[in-house]
Amino acid sequence: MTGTRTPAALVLEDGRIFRGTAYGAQGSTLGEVVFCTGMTGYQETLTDPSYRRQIVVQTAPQIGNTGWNDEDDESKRIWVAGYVVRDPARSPSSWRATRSLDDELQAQGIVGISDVDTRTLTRHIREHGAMRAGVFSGDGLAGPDEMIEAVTASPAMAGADLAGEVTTAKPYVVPAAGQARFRVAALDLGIKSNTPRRMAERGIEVHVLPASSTVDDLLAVEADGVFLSNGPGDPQTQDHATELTKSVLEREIPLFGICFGNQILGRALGLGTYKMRYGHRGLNIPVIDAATGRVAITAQNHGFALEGEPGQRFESPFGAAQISHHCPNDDTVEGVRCLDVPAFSVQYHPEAAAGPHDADPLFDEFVSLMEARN
Ligand SMILES: NC(=O)CC[C@H](N)C(=O)O
Repeated sequence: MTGTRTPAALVLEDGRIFRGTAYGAQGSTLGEVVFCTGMTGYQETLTDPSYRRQIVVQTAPQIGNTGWNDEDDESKRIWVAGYVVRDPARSPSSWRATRSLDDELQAQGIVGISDVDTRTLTRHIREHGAMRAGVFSGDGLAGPDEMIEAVTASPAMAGADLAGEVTTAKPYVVPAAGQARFRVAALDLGIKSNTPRRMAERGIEVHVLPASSTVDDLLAVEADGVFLSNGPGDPQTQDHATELTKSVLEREIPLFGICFGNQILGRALGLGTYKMRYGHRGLNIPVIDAATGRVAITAQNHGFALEGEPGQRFESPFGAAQISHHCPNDDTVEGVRCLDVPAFSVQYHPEAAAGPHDADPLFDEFVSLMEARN
């Protein structure tokens, strides 16, 4: 990067403005500003469909050091609405890199900003909460009042129904590695590609279905188990997925959900959801398993959570259930388990792309539920 520096601004809905340099594409973009504390895995973060309509701030000061490669995408495109970094790599280096992060952001039209004091910004979000924001550069840059007006006119994340914008248009199958032992119907609300891969390597043939699939579509797969994926937006908008989940629970088909899937299983069991102040987004978030007391370090990306107390048992329309996992940092619900039907879910990401592999055995637990039923 040489020569002229193009000014850019990150504008928050509360009127705070951070000035910096245009990074990636130039123009303007709107979304909810959230911070991600992962020190690695920016390519997986950018291509995670759960970040739809969010402007992601990376707290790691240097971003882009390993460029962009052809292997680490978690979906077919970058989904973040905007990107905020402090110090972008000027000379990326990796044997796998085929281009720079800056080039890829430009190619995909993602408006970003660099040279922002991301520590101050993150503290601001931590205190005042994730909020609506905009990134403006080039022709998009305007006077403060005009930019703030654009931000405050944009839709909030609470009430946002976004799964339909990221789901697959058509069903597809990810074949099992080797002999197929089980068939799973995976409801795609914004699935990451490593998730079917983790199942496939355990002998599961994964039938990925669009978010709008009906109960009949789901049952037509004749699956041994049902999987509910992660996804963007407010879980309160997911009435359809919640009803589908109820029909799976009624039939006692083994069910496993992650992240958005955890919120949907929770709703099907009668739990409420709420918007967290700033959420959990990172790769080292601790979770306690109520049954064993063991801590797992997990990858997470959520801004909503289920209501409930650590370890709490409750009655649901499908029998007894329990808050199976929680986060010791703030007691947020991190998992639910049905005690009378074969269903469980977690708020974090066992597929760990990127992230630690502590939660990987949850896929084996899903296999055990399917084995027990066969
Ligand atoms: N990664 C996810 O599935 C996120 C779920 C939901 N959109 C939330 O922000 O809480």
